[in-house]
Amino acid sequence: MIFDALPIEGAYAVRLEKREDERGFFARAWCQREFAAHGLAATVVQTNIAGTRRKGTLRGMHYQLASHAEAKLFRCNRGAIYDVMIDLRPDSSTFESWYGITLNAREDRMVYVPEGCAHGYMALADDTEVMYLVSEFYNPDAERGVRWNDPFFAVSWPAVENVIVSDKDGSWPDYAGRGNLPDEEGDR
Ligand SMILES: Cc1cn([C@H]2C[C@H](O)[C@@H](COP(=O)(O)OP(=O)(O)O[C@H]3O[C@@H](C)C(=O)[C@@H](O)[C@H]3O)O2)c(=O)[nH]c1=O
Repeated sequence: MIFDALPIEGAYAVRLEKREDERGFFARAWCQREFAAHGLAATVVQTNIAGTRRKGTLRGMHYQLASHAEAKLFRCNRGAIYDVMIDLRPDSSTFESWYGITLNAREDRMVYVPEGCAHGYMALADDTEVMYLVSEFYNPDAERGVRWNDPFFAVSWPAVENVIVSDKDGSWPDYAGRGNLPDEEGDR
């Protein structure tokens, strides 16, 4: 695997290192040793798959409270997505900045989202599927969100005719400007 640092502290594009032969290729998609060597979360407790029917569907921006913070490794297995992370770590050099990157099924590129970032993605094609590894268990009580169109961050999403979001994701409150602090537990 090849790790390319992204403009958010601790975030990486992770490229597959393919071993090609007449049958096709082989590549590692995750390796505890290599992730640990790069100082990245080296525990995976869930692997999730999400299928999205319609282009323009946007999931996110999700994070869990600091005590349940998740690192995630995303790969787009079918279709294409625009993947965005927002840094909510007050002690980070890139606090409150966002970064977006396109992932598609043809490219050998995944995205590593570090703990403490809100994360979301928009499907750029119908019938898109993503698969991702997560370092912490899903905990709905600890889940929080930043609205995809929060004016504070003003994420520049790809222009689509129709943005489709769940009721949950359309109603995350305006960003309060404190990041994901350890003492936030219990606030909603
Ligand atoms: C994420 C998750 C959801 N669920 C359930 C809750 C709900 O009934 C259903 C759909 O949940 P959601 O609407 O939150 O699914 P979704 O919007 O796809 O949530 C995901 O969004 C992207 C952007 C991320 O970064 C992920 O970490 C995750 O938060 O699945 C689980 O049981 N386990 C899980 O790990």
